[in-house]
Amino acid sequence: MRTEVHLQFHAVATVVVLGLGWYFELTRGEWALVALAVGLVWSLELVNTAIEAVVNLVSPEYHPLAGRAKDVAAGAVLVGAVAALAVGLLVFGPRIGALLGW
Ligand SMILES: Nc1ncnc2c1ncn2[C@@H]1O[C@H](COP(=O)(O)OP(=O)(O)OP(=O)(O)O)[C@@H](O)[C@H]1O
Repeated sequence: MRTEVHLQFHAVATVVVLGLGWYFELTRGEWALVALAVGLVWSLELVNTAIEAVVNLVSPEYHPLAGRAKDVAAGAVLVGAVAALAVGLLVFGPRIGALLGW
């Protein structure tokens, strides 16, 4: 957490999402979806950070496979983040829209 900016961002985003969930009084099912989405992104980001550390350890010099490993790990985070965004839009979108009078 102290060294990884991405993890610090996830910590702030998690607090915001939990605050929104409390404010909008999510149902039990919606909380389950939000918990899964938040946990998915956290775990993928932690695995990505671990893979980056291992790659830097074993291949500090340039190597195509080192680059591929980092890119694929970053891609996994991106896929999880898009899924979490979809959950966020489906759960919070209509509520925020109603709040803003859309
Ligand atoms: N040892 C290496 N050999 C080849 N390509 C590398 C190597 N290290 C990094 N790269 C390439 O540079 C990109 C950025 O690498 P970097 O280590 O900064 O990862 P990052 O995902 O940007 O890290 P962070 O999450 O800390 O910002 C990688 O996605 C990869 O394409």
